[in-house]
Formats: sequence, structure tokens, C-alpha cells
Amino acid sequence: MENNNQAKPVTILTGFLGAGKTTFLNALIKSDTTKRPIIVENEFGEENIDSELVIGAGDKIFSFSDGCVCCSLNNELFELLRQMWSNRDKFDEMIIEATGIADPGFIAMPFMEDPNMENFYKLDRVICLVDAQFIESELENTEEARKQIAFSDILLITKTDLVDADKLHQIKHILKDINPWATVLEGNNKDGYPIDKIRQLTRENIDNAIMEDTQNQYEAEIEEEHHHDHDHEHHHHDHHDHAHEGHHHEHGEHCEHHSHHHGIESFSVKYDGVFDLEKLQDALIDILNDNDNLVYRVKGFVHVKDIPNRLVVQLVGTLLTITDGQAWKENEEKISRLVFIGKGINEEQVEKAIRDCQTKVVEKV
Ligand SMILES: Nc1nc2c(ncn2[C@@H]2O[C@H](COP(=O)(O)OP(=O)(O)OP(=O)(O)O)[C@@H](O)[C@H]2O)c(=O)[nH]1
Repeated sequence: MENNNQAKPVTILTGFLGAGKTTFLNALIKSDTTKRPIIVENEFGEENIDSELVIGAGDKIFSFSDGCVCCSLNNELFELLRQMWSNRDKFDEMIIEATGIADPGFIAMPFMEDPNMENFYKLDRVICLVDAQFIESELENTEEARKQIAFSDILLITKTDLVDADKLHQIKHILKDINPWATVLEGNNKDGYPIDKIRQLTRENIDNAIMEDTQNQYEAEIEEEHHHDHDHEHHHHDHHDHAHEGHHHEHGEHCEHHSHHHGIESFSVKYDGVFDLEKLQDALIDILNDNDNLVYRVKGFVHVKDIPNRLVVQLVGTLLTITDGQAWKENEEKISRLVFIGKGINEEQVEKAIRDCQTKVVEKV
């Protein structure tokens, strides 16, 4: 076991709604079973679905609420970090999964603002998962996706199985434009992710590499000046101000930022009946279309007729998938739960449309 008083390494996972954070988190947990991670879920909405989708971390999952009130978010996270430190012999590293609309700057702030913090927790890396299929439209329609990319040290393009090489190339260009200092990697849930490489990359060595690069570039330019004896301007980038823009902004800006979040809301629905799968699929597609594509994300579990396991419902962008999930526990009440995240979704209409997909309609629980 590592020295008990050594600072615990922290990884923050960010990335827009449905980018594949939980999927990657599961791969990360499985990749090194000698490390004992503690998982912190920052959920948006009332239902803590992600905690149930994380595999094998058991009771080592903690949650704190969404980032709409930045001060309370920080207090809650501080308190959580304090409690965890008193249990530091039980874990080796911490992984924080941010909500899909969070500005990771707020979550990273406690680690960066307080100089004492590095004695306890050391922010090793912020990884932004980038959905190869939907990132372009996310960048067009929201500000959050851009902020997440701008803030991160590693940009991991996910779902590369769903796009061709040209598209991937294009996405890399877009990412480099937004954050030229980040390391760009790629992967997917079928072929895997470059986890070893990711584990080797820390903010410290990424920063050192950038410094070195800038120095090399500087020296090369001096050399060139020397050789060609002509004047040209040297562009020295201070990556700290740029790549992590948002670290140092004033409090008023935080609040303005949150007003963007307020446009995005979430609600959850629960039912104790049994669902008809086909009807449910149709209803979800209708909901997506009726709401003018402003349903950004749906996730949850449903109890479906003749199926012993929970079915996991995932809707990201326009892609709906329903897959086999974990078995219902013995004596567990089979409650189906779905979380909807989007802009101006008609909650009542959605609740009724889903309710009507039960084989035998029962009242909302
Ligand atoms: N084809 C494909 N699908 C993926 C990949 N990674 C994730 N998915 C699917 O994308 C959907 C969303 O994945 P999650 O891991 O839940 O995404 P998330 O970022 O945690 O979602 P939020 O927490 O709601 O923001 C699920 O249906 C996954 O199975 C991938 O590499 N390829």
C-alpha cells in the first residue's frame, strides 16, 4: 500500500451529455485492479443513475449534486473531500465523473485554489470525452461542450467506431483549434481506450512538455532568425492562461455561466408497471421528435415484459439504444426509472406517453 499520508491522485472526467464518461470509467476501473479507486459522481437531476451504471466499485461511490449553485457545489465537494481524507487508507486514487453539462473548472477549483490541498489531493488530469458522432452539433448548440474541451488536459475522442477516418481527422482539427495544448487521443467501447498512455499523462508532465515545446520552438525561431537574418515576431503562448481558461475568472462570471445551465433542466419519471418494449421505443422516438430535438439525454432502467433483467435505456442526441442490464435483486421492487435532460421538455406529456407504454397501466409511483 502507498504511504498513507501521500496526496491522493485525482482524475476528473468531463465531456458533454452521453459522450461515454461512465462507459470509459468502467474500462478505467477494470484496467487496473490493484488500484483501489474511489468514485465521485456529480449528478445533474434527482436520480442517481450513473452510480448504478458504474461496475464493481460497490460502496466506494459517492455523489454530490449538480453544479447549478457554484458555491454550494464547492462546499459540498470540500466536505466530501474532507470526509474521504479521514478514510484515506481505504483508497488509492479518486475519479470524479462530472455531469455532462458541468464546467469542469468548478469541480477542479477546490484542487487548484487552495495551496494546502496538494498535501491531500493532487489533480493529476482532467480528461474530456468527446463524442465523435455528435461533437460538432454540440459545439454549435451549446457553450458547455466548448468550455469542457478548453479546460481539459486530455481530449479523448470516443465512439470512433461510429465515424470514418475523414470525420475523425476533422474532429481533431476542431479540438486543436479550441485547445491546442491538450493531448488528443481516441478510443471506443469495442476496441478499447489508450488507458496506459492516459495513466502516464499527468497535468505536470503535459505542462512540462508544453514548456519544452515552447522553448524548442523559441530556440528554433531564434536559430532561424540568425540564419535568415530577418525579423519575425515570436509568439510565446502562456499555456496556463489559455488551456485552462476559466480557472481564474471572477465570481460574477461563474454566476453568469450558471444561467446557461438554467436553460437545461432535468426531471425523472418512475413507474411500477411492466413495459412493452416496442411501445416504449416508439414513444421515446416520438418524444424526441415532438420536442424539436431538445431532448439531449435520456437514461435509466425499465422493467420489460418477459425479460428477467433490467433493460438500460440510453438516448444520446438522436441515437436510442436499449440493452440488457443487471438483474433485479431478489425482493427488489421492480421500479422503472428514466431521467430526461433537455430544454423546455413538456414534462407532463412525457410522463403520460411513457406511462401508456406499460402493458397494464398503473398509477405513477
Ligand atoms: N458505439 C459506441 N457507443 C458508445 C461508446 N461509448 C459509449 N457508448 C454508448 O453511449 C451511450 C452513453 O454512454 P455513457 O457512458 O452513459 O455516457 P455518459 O457521458 O456517462 O453520459 P451522461 O453521464 O449522461 O452525460 C451508451 O449507450 C453507451 O453504450 C463507444 O465507444 N461506441
